[in-house]
Amino acid sequence: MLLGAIADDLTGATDLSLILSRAGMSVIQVVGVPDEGDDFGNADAVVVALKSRTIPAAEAVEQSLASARVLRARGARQLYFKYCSTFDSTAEGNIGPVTDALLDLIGETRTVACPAFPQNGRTVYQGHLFVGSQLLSDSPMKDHPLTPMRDADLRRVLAAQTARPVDLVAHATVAQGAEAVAAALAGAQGIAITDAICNADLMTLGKALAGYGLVTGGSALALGLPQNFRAAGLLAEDAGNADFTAPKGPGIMLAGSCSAATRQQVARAEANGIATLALDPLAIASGETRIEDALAFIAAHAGDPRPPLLYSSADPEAVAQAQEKLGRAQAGVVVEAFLSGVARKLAEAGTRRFIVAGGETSGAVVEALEAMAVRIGPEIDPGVPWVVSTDPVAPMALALKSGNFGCEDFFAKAWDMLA
Ligand SMILES: Nc1ncnc2c1ncn2[C@@H]1O[C@H](COP(=O)(O)OP(=O)(O)OP(=O)(O)O)[C@@H](O)[C@H]1O
Ligand SMILES: O=C(O)[C@@H](O)C(=O)CO
Repeated sequence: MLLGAIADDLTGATDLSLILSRAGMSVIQVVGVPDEGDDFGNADAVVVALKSRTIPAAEAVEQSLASARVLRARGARQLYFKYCSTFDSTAEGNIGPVTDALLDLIGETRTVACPAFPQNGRTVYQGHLFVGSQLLSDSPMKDHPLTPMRDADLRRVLAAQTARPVDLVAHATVAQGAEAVAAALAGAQGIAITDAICNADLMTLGKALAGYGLVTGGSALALGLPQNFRAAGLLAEDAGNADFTAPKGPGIMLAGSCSAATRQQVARAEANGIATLALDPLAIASGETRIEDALAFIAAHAGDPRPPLLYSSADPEAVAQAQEKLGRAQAGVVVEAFLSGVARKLAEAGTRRFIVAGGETSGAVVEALEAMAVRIGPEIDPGVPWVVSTDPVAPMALALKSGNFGCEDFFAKAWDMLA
């Protein structure tokens, strides 16, 4: 193993796995803290998918450290802590504490933090995170159900989460190339936010980070890392990934993401003739809408050319209403339990193809499906691959979409790729 990665949610993990796989590393993704004896199948990179973005910081630290210990014991030369390209954190924040703990574990004092993912519109300039042309704090991320992001100044956001100094390597330095970045990093203190506005910047940063025991960021910071292993003679030109064959069987689409992108994609799915069922957290909580009702709806659409889409995706006002009545965390739990309950029942009855929107939602669904390890398949849209679970008896094809990712036609496009 060359690279050992820990992702704080499941869609983030598949996003990172896709980037590594496209850069020619063989990748296996495991769900939850791995055991030392787990079979990683000689993968160049192992990506551990946790569900640690919004849990208490102490638990996020414990799970990340336990994962890192296994990855290091199995030979990982570099650790990667993957969080969201929109730097999603609760008010308490887990990015700082996990980064601190991983640095302590490996006995290093410096690393970088770079959530930039230019291909999906996330750029960092002067330490400020942009989503498209908007500052993070002006973007729809300000209304996220679990991690509303109201400050775009990453130095300030991170400084509130770590006792280490937070520094900046600004774009003027990044533009000068890897040597200039390496020199700036050597002089920087603690955790350095690194500017990046295009993939070339990320390649520069990747090169400068060759000797670092820990790298932290979104997925795109990984673009430049495989080349370091190649330059050191540790990685073949294209280690390649096994061919992807989607298991046969019925499918389902489930959306718990309330992002602006997902809501548009749901509307487009409806317009594309996909049968949709809207779910209201309050109706679920009161028992008015039951899992059996959803299963009956799905059964009634068994003959449709594309499978139905169940969604709880709602606009910020509706989310606020549900949260007011149920509590922020509980509203999420209610929806996640419902969608994962539906998924479990469907899998028991033979459904083998799942398209899921939302990181927390995907985490809950995949846990219910007990898909403990996946291999990376073809890209649907930037950051979103099809993956197939490694279960030899009942493998499942999964498309796990980060809330903000995917083209407007995502649901139809993902399904049609399997046709
Ligand atoms: N109508 C709703 N009201 C309140 N909460 C909701 C509603 N629908 C979904 N949720 C909850 O909102 C959260 C959405 O988070 P999730 O990570 O699934 O999506 P996302 O944040 O858009 O995706 P990503 O993390 O990949 O960017 C989940 O916990 C989900 O259960
Ligand atoms: O980095 C991103 O935006 C995604 O991989 C993600 O983590 C969404 O939850």
